[in-house]
Parts: sequence; C-alpha cells; structure tokens
Amino acid sequence: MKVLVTDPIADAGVDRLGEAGFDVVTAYDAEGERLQGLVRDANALVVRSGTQVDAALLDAAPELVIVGRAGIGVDNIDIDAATDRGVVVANAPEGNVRAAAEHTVAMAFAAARSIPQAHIRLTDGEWAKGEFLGTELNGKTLGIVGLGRVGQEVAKKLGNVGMDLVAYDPYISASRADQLGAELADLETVLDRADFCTVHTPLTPETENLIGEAELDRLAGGYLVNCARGGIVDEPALAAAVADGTLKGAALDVFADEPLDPDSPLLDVEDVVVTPHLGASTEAAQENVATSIADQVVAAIEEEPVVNALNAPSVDRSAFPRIRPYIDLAETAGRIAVGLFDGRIDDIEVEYAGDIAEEEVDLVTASALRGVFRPLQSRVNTVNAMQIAEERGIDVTESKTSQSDVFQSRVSVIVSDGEEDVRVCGTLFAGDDPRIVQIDGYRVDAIPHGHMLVARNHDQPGVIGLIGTVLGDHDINIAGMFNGRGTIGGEALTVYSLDSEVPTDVVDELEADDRIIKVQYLHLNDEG
Ligand SMILES: NC(=O)c1ccc[n+]([C@@H]2O[C@H](COP(=O)([O-])OP(=O)(O)OC[C@H]3O[C@@H](n4cnc5c(N)ncnc54)[C@H](O)[C@@H]3O)[C@@H](O)[C@H]2O)c1
Ligand SMILES: O=C(O)[C@H](O)COP(=O)(O)O
Repeated sequence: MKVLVTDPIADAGVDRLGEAGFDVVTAYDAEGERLQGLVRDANALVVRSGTQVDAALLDAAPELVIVGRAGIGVDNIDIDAATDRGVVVANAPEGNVRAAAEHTVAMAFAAARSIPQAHIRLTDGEWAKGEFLGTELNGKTLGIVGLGRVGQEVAKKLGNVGMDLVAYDPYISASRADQLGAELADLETVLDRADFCTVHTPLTPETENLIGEAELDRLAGGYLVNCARGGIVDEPALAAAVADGTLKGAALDVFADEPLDPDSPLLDVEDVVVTPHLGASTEAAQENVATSIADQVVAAIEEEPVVNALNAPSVDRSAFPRIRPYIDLAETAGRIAVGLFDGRIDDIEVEYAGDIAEEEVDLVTASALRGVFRPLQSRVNTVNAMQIAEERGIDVTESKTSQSDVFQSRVSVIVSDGEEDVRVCGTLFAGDDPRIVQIDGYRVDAIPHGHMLVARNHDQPGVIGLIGTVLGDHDINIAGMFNGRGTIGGEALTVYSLDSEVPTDVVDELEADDRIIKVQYLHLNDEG
C-alpha cells in the first residue's frame, strides 16, 4: 500500500504511516505530469493547502481510497469529484484551531500596534518612536464573521482581552453565541459596529468576496483581519481602503492566489501586515494534524470508520438496502425544511412513523441533518452531522411511532427556533419513489426534485390563476402543482414543481398581491 504525501507534514505523521506498514512517498514539489505519475499507484494521498486535488488528478489515481487533508480547509480538494469516484476525503478539523486562533490574535495586535512596520524601521537603524501611535483592543468591539471552531476560539481569547463581541454566522445557535458572550447580528451591523473585524468562514461560493468595497466602507476607521481563506475579502478593494485611509489597517495570512504575487497591491500599502499562510504553522498543530490524518488513512485502508470523513456515509451493510431510500428522502426533507425556515435553528426533530420506525435510523437522522446543514461548506455527512449540530448548540431529537396514517412509512423533519417551526414530511411511493406529502400540516404531493416554489396564500378565487399567469409571463413552465388548504377561505399552501428557476423579482411580484402571504423558491439540485 502506497501513501503519497505532496505537502510537508510533521514527521510524526509520516512515522505513523510507516509503522502501519505503508510505503510512504514524499514529493513536496511534485506537480503536473510528475504528480500524475506518482499518484497512479497511490492508495492514499495526503495534502495540505498546497496541492490542488482536482478531477484530473483523481482520474490519474485509480487506486486511491482516501485523500487526507492534514489541516482544516478543503477548498483545494474537489470533494464532489472524489465522491463521484468513491474516494473518501477526510480532514483534521481540530488539531490546528488553537494555532489559527493564536495567529489571528497576533495579527490583530500586530496591525493595531504596527509591530512589523516598527520592526523594519528599527532594523534599518531608525528609532521611529514618535511615528507609531497604536490602538488598544481593550474596550473595542470585535466583529467576527464565521463563529465556528476558530471563530469561537478567537472570541474566547479576544473576549478575555476586554473586547465586546458581535458576530455574524447564520448557522450558529443564539445559545452558543450567548455562551461565548457574543451578540449575533447581520453582516452589515457587525461591520458597522466593529473596530476590528476578523473573518473565519470557509471559502465557498457564498463567502467569495463576502467582504468587498461596500463592506469595507462600513468598517471605516477600523481594522480587517483575515486568517481564514483568501478570496473571502476582495484584495484590491482592501488595498485601496487601507491606502486611502478608510481603514486604519489590515492583517492577512491568506490570499486569493498563493504564494502571493510579489507585485500584489497589498504589499505596497504600509498599514497592511502580511504573513505567508502561517496560521497552522506551530509544532503542536502540525503534529496534531499529521497524526490525525495518518490515523484516518490507516482506518480508510482497513475499511474502518474514518472519523472526520467529509463525504463517506457510515453504514450497516445488512440494513442498508432497507434504509437506503430513506437516507435520500430524509436529506431532501431536511433541505426543504431549512429552505422554508426563516429563523435561527435551535432544534431539529426527525420523526419516523410506520415501518421505518422499526429500523435502526441513526444514519437516516444524520442524513436529515446533512440536508439541513448542507448550506455549510465544511462538508457535512452522516458521520459528522450530529457533531456539527452539537457544536452549534442545536438540539436534535429523534422520535418513532408505529402509526403512520395512510402511508406505510413517513419521515418528517421539523426545524424550529423554539417558537416558530417548519415541518416537512416525506414518504416513498412503491418503496423507492420519494414524495413530500405534508408541509406545515398541509397535505401536498410533490416530487422533491429540481425547482420548487412554495406559495402560502389566502384561499380565494383566482390566486392559483394569478400565480400561473405570473410564472407564464416569465416563461417559467409548471411541471406539476399541489394545493393543500385547511378550511375553505382560510389559508392554503401550494407546491409547484417548475422547469426553471424563479428569479427574486418574480417572487416579489407574486408577493405584491394581497392574497398571497409568502412565496419561497427552492432549488433542490443546488449543492450550495
Ligand atoms: N490561516 C490558517 O492557517 C488557517 C488555519 C486553520 C483554519 N483556517 C481557515 O479558517 C476558517 C475557519 O475554520 P474553522 O475550523 O473555524 O471552520 P468551521 O467550519 O468550524 O467554521 C466556519 C464557520 O463559518 C460559518 N459560515 C459558513 N458560511 C458562512 C457565511 N456565508 N457567512 C457567515 N458565516 C458562515 C459556519 O457556520 C461556521 O460556523 C476556514 O476557512 C479554514 O480553512 C485557516
Ligand atoms: O485550513 C487549514 O488548516 C489552514 O489554512 C492551514 O493550511 P496549511 O496546512 O496549508 O498550512
């Protein structure tokens, strides 16, 4: 068995792989055809952020069982391509959290006190004492964008320095933020209030350029710290904002293109502090992540559970054929429930009724959670979904009843913020044909696939006609619809299956009619 290691990892990880009997090949500078040649007979590939693991590389590696990322960020790995090819992708999400948080704190202080700039002046022989008047962090407000593992650690550390904490993270519960002493707010409010803003999200289509010119304007007079991923902050806009004095300074450990181009405009701005992606570069962190990933490589090759697998469902083989269709159904129900829910999720309940209640359903529940958490880039799978709920302070309950009204089996996913909830209930027709049969108590019959529009309206004549006309005017074809209502003249809910997407202005146009209460559009094929 061969393990190819293409980015430098700690010796402890290499040793552990060797002790397990693997032939460990290290090739830290390999790229292009040489890399493709080396990976051809590899059973495992171990990388950090320096290796792009794309579909072409995976195609060149027919023996590959696992890609192990000795660290957190997996934006350099095409996980979908790996999944398509049956390759497990695993990371080491905990081992370098403290190192990344400490580096963030160091960078905030470095920017606030111009430490690198003063250092350079002094080593150049200049005692520039009068030129550096810094900013104290104590008593200032820290805005945290992304309150996950690193963000939470930074919150603890800088909270202890005496900073007020305000955070933006749509996927974290209010109770977890409370425990950290952080107030949750929308991004605009965080930027308006922050003296220092620190970014700790993954790089996803949603977070790419999340902090652009307009956002930097809101942070006017403050400092921006990014030790998460390049590409989340618009670099030319940041360079301009610091250069023209909109911001007092910035500190960056990560860049859209690494290594950073020596001609980058960021390097011309005096008050931008930079480090070459050093957040995880401590002895302890490197040892942690290298040994963690080595253990997971060994587990994957030995067909044992891979604890931080990002794409591998764990499954009891004998029960799998029976529960397999419910795994997909539950994920879809979770995806629809979260798509229809406007609040901050505090509780998720997965309810099983009928035959399915007789089965061991942990995997199905995890799949429902995967559907709910799917907007997260930190890939959620059935292995880590429950853990993610715990980390976010979200209560998960599973309930079972042998009664299932007209259906042989039903799976319902209920997401709630403690006051409001959304309940989506699905079943399988003929054993494997998934249907959504109830939304918030309204009986419907929807094939959960593609473009879906859910309209809540007053049950009055002409509403369905109106919706059909507006969709038709915008060339949106209705493939199917089901109208459910409580009482005549009360409220009704209609689900439309559509052949194409519904732009926001069409939703707005529909909602402008007094008879329509709310319209929500979901794209169920959307990975985001
Ligand atoms: N500089 C380094 O060397 C270094 C070291 C470790 C981690 N990192 C990076 O730090 C980042 C955070 O890592 P982590 O371990 O805390 O990840 P995490 O998954 O634990 O946390 C990320 C948080 O971002 C939130 N989030 C996702 N999309 C969001 C959005 N659109 N808006 C606001 N919040 C959003 C998630 O809900 C989650 O709470 C990652 O990008 C990781 O790669 C960098
Ligand atoms: O995501 C991470 O773990 C960090 O960014 C560290 O990346 P590195 O292993 O390439 O230093």
